[in-house]
Amino acid sequence: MRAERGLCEAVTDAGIVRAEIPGTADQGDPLSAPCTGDWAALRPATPGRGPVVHAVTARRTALVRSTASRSSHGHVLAANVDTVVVTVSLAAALKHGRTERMLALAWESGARPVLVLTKADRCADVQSAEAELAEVAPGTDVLVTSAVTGQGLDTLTAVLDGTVALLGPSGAGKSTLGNRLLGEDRLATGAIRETDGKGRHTTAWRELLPLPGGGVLLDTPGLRAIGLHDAQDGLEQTFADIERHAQDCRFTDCAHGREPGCAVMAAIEAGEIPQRRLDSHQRLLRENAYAASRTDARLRTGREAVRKGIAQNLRATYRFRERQS
Ligand SMILES: Nc1nc2c(ncn2[C@@H]2O[C@H](COP(=O)(O)OP(=O)(O)OP(=O)(O)O)[C@@H](O)[C@H]2O)c(=O)[nH]1
Ligand SMILES: [Zn+2]
Repeated sequence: MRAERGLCEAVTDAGIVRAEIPGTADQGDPLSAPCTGDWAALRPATPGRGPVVHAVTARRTALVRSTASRSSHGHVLAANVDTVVVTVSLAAALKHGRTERMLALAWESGARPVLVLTKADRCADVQSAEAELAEVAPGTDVLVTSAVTGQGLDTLTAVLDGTVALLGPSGAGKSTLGNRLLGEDRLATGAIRETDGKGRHTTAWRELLPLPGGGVLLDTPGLRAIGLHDAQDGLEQTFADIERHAQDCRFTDCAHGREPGCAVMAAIEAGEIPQRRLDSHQRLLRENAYAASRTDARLRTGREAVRKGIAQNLRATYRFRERQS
């Protein structure tokens, strides 16, 4: 459920237990340290020592954030998320670049993003906003919702699958939406935070909350505003429309500027792709290249280590299970 400083909370058949994360569990690589959403094998408590994390199984998906410090690798914020709800408020000016960044992050994780437009009750022209955002998110489901009128909430519940995470700027309505999905007020919303001024860390909150229709809502601090980290594939998916045209450029390394035979510029001139979107794509590619350059070699070897570590962990897990049976 959550992990910090050598300890984690884990859901087991016997209920929630606190388990020790031994120093060896992350093999010196923060990418493989257990985090919210991981499945782990625990060694049962012995007299004088509580349960210990023995192995963490391979992750189906991982939301990774680049850390601010130069020496660090990426940091896994959440594992095994199936659906990422990317929230965009219809009550504020639309910032497409930010939305595209979140979509790239979600795609990169291996989870399926759903673009959820919130606060439809506060928007005069929902239809054109929806059309605009459909262009920003080709290949992604776009849903219009309102926590006030209840619009779109049934549809959203129906499309959510497995472990669900909420991503979006502050004030977009993530907590409000989360509470509607949970059917009770478990997440502190803007209104509440303003009155008690303490924030949600004061209550013993859980980072994995069961959803009434099945699945869980994953709500972990720090997940809400994260930067791109080595999200090459995620960007390709997010800008699939540009990438499709780019295959027809005369030069394979076309920068889509003044090159002759640039199919992307042709598509922009024909009004098929907005110039804003190409600018945003290039800005995010630069941001991603910067994040990748800071960590490059170490991250890649780290990733290899994660893969190897996971394979080793799995073999160890199987041996462990055999011994138990
Ligand atoms: N009119 C209207 N207001 C909403 C809706 N959803 C949320 N709000 C309001 O928007 C404000 C922010 O909502 P939150 O749910 O706290 O937003 P958040 O995304 O969780 O914000 P952070 O926790 O700061 O990231 C609150 O005052 C909510 O009451 C909606 O559908 N319609
Ligand atoms: Zn080109």
